[in-house]
Amino acid sequence: MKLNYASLHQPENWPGYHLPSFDPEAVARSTRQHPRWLHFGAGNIFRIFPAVLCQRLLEAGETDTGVICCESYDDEIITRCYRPYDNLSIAVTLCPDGSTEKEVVGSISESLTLLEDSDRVQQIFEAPSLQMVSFTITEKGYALRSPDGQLTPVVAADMQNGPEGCRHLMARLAAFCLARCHACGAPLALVSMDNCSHNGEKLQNAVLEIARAWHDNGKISAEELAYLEEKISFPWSMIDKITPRPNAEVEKRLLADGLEDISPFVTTKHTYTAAFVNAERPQYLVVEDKFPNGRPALEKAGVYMTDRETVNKTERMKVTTCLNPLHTAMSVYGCMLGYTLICDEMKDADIVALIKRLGYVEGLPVVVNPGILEPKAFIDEVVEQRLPNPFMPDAPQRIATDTSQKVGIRFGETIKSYIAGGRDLNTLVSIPLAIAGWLRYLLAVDDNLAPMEVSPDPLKDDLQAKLAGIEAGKPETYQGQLKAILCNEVIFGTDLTRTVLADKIEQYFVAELAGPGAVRKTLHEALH
Ligand SMILES: NC(=O)c1ccc[n+]([C@@H]2O[C@H](COP(=O)([O-])OP(=O)(O)OC[C@H]3O[C@@H](n4cnc5c(N)ncnc54)[C@H](O)[C@@H]3O)[C@@H](O)[C@H]2O)c1
Ligand SMILES: O=P(O)(O)OC[C@@H](O)[C@@H](O)[C@H](O)[C@H](O)CO
Repeated sequence: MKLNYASLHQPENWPGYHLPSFDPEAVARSTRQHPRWLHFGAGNIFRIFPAVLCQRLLEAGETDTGVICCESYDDEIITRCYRPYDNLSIAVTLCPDGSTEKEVVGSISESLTLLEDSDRVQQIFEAPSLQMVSFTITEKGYALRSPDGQLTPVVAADMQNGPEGCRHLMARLAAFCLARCHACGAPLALVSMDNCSHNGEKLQNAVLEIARAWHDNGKISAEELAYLEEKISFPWSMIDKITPRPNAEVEKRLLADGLEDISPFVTTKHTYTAAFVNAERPQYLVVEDKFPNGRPALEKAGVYMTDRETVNKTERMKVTTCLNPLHTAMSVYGCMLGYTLICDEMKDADIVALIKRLGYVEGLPVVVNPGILEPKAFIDEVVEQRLPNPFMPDAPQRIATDTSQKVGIRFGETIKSYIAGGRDLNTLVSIPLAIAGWLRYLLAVDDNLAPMEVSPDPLKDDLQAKLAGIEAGKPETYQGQLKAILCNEVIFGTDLTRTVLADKIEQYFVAELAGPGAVRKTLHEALH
């Protein structure tokens, strides 16, 4: 059985699957005429969360249009994973009791690549019906600068040359919005759904920094800049649903159902993808209700539509304290200790002690209760139900991807709160352990001193060059190399060498170099 429009005409082929209650082809036709929702970043979370929200709205009769998705980075996702399947996906929910819920997602009405379909993307931006453009493009998708604080060459050239022929996604967005300004002048919401602190502001700053440079360089008029500043909104959001890479065991179940050609693969740009997506059931999406051209009735699909302050508090709660810091800490240690599954790590007393201290003891005191979700209950659900779910094939290696882009948010915000609140940084143990563990992890040698693959990270080469000379198993090779990294405010949000944390991180790091088993020993002794 193939996953495509034709096979949906035979529902008897799909026992046990929830099929769209609408006609995806008809929805695709009406979406082409009246696009309302465009999404950048065709990765896994999009297909099992925002796209499913759209499916819910279609099924409830709350909308008659689907979501159009566009890849600006990894076209192979579109050419190999969307188009051969008529843009349909299978969303598999992995429940803690071992049961699965399977759904064919038919709400993705069109799949585009920015490279090949730029004219179509512009046409969508020009449509007065367009209400929102959302993003799951990873934290690095928004970066205009390299870690030394300098604009990247592509961004510098885009700023110099103006909208015509610009290349960075943030510049392309500014240019598409300007095309909208000229075509219809209607406002629009650009909604980041990435795990960045203040994600809306991050997107806004990136787009407007480019637009202001264009204005300063005489490339756009004051009126054009004013349109971008005043008519484009950048709602903030908090998104939460642990979405592992497509898993071979899940594939086997789908193959047993008779599905064909659904094997997961890794693209040349290192995206782990398949015709299906697997994830846990819990999900939270909290969005600032700032949509100047109207919006889909997302609240009818369970989205919390609220004010910026509430989003900010929930985002701080999840990304800087109650979930993502735990994830990053346990992933770098998990990789070094030989784990390939997060649920297995939850049986390791040292790792559990690390993350519980991180969440409950070090993070919770600086979290403000957002009101709509209770922080202690949120961590309880994470450590008691979500992370230990034995049927979730989530891997520390996935979470360790791009850690350099995340440490400033996942640990740096709490460090800043401690400094701002006059709290004693000496009381922190799990945060310096997590940072020391990440730097030790970058040596690409596990706790048995065997070679270990380090997950992709845009700063990997740069950071490893700074660590040159350090050998795991030989603490004497440490000659202060960490200082050049710990002082980097772009990475950590603070110059850690100006705090007591730098010494503590160095001590843990050197202890973890002592020999085979030194990572485990350091972790255990620091936490018990
Ligand atoms: N997977 C999760 O559990 C989860 C949960 C909540 C939020 N998120 C957010 O969603 C993001 C994507 O997660 P995913 O599961 O879809 O990952 P994925 O690996 O399946 O997809 C990553 C997506 O980001 C795009 N991308 C990568 N680098 C880019 C760049 N430099 N510029 C533009 N686009 C780029 C890829 O092309 C792809 O569309 C995460 O980084 C996170 O911020 C993920
Ligand atoms: O998606 P990233 O790369 O920002 O972070 C990896 C994980 O921590 C993250 O994907 C979580 O699974 C997610 O934030 C849960 O909602």
